Amino acid sequence: MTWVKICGNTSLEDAQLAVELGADALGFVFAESKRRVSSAQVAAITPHLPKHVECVGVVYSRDAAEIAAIVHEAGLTAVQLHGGVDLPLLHRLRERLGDTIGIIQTLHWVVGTDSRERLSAELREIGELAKVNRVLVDSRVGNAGGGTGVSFDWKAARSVFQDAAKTLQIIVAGGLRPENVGEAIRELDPWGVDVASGVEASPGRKDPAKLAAFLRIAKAAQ
Ligand SMILES: O=C(O)c1ccccc1NCC(=O)[C@H](O)[C@H](O)COP(=O)(O)O
Repeated sequence: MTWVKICGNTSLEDAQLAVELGADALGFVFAESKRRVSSAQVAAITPHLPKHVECVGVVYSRDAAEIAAIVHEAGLTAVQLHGGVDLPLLHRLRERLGDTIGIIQTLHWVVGTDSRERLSAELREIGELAKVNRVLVDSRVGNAGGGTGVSFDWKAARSVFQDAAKTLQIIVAGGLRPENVGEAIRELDPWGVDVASGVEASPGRKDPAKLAAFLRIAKAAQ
């Protein structure tokens, strides 16, 4: 069954609803965003969530000490790195966080371009390094690399996802909504899917009906 992360949470109410509806992971954005939260805000949410739910902090920082502090203060179980591939940072983070905290590396498909060659090379590099076992492929639109609400060319990306899936757990993100998540899963056969704006009523607040539909469809799709 496809792993589902609901990202951009800012309240306990939304986080608990996503969990009740079957989310495997919740994302909290510490990077510059309309959905940005502080460690203190997230620390007021994570203790109330069941232990099986992953709490993922989306960070832009390249400072391992700063990232580790966010993980501990906010009570996170994983970090999602959004600031580009930085191999020394991955080594330093593994040393600081140990094996119990997950590391998800974000890579990008630049919307409107053919990103196959670059993305394949980045996925090979990450796979060989073996410090990260999960990679999230998101849309880049201009300077925005997250929360864009724009999907990328899944047909063009299909072979890249197939090759990478031999060594990595690949998560697809970018412009997913209840209306298209089934198609994304059928097209790319990803290990997981991730959504922020596609299940929102307004930036940072979830729409219960969209959330329920997204989780139902993503969990049923093959
Ligand atoms: O969601 C944001 O606002 C955001 C801003 C800056 C960096 C990352 C961000 N989100 C990270 C995620 O994992 C989102 O779920 C992902 O980008 C998908 O967003 P959307 O296209 O809105 O579903």
